[in-house]
Amino acid sequence: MIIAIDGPAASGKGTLARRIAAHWALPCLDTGLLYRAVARDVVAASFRPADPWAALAAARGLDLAGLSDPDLRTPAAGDLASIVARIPQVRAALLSYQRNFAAQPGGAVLDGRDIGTVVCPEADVKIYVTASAEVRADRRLRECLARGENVSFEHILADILRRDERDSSRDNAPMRPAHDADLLDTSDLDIEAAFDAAVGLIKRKIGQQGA
Ligand SMILES: Nc1ncnc2c1ncn2[C@@H]1O[C@H](COP(=O)(O)OP(=O)(O)OP(=O)(O)O)[C@@H](O)[C@H]1O
Ligand SMILES: Nc1ccn([C@@H]2O[C@H](COP(=O)(O)O)[C@@H](O)[C@H]2O)c(=O)n1
Repeated sequence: MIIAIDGPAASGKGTLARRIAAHWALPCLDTGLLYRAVARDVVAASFRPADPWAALAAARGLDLAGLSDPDLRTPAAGDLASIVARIPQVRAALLSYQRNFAAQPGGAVLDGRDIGTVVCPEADVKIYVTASAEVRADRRLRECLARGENVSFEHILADILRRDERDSSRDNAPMRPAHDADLLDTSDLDIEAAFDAAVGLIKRKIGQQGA
């Protein structure tokens, strides 16, 4: 079973993807980490993140062992990631890894922006997770403060809105729900309630396929 989870920044995709993967004992890939790591490597090599040649070289040479770097989780790393993610050659270079991950026997859960539309258009289940920008900023703020980062709500909200705009306006694989995705607005749902709602959607979808 392949489960595609997409949605805007800090909507809770990753949290849901990990919970769903654990529930169905499936491997899970946070595809945003790939773009974050490419951006980190471009900047570390002293190039601009928008430099297509440097970004393509970084994508081709990506060390997948380096994805657990906690620095990749910061808002600054997400902002840089959304710049390299606009480069079509970078997206193409990361595609086969994501598709191979999804093609594992038994399936997988992947979360990102274009999983249901481009990476796994044949996914068995597609969920597009949303929440209002203010709710997302509040969640991200709490997460950053817990990590000891010195950030403001206004700064995080601006970062989220900028990233949403970049991700949804790019020509190549823009962020948007697949035509056959189920929408899940978690603005008024805590993590547990969002998980329960997602499990309900998945069971309904699997039931429909089996019928
Ligand atoms: N339904 C929810 N209610 C409250 N907090 C939530 C909920 N879902 C996720 N969170 C919290 O919100 C923050 C963002 O969640 P998460 O990292 O899963 O989002 P994301 O969409 O994967 O983010 P990004 O796109 O930036 O990687 C985390 O601190 C997470 O614990
Ligand atoms: N499938 C994807 C996943 C991510 N991106 C880009 O990476 C940025 C960081 O992603 P997070 O999920 O970790 O927030 C994101 O803003 C996108 O620009 C992508 O394009 N496609």
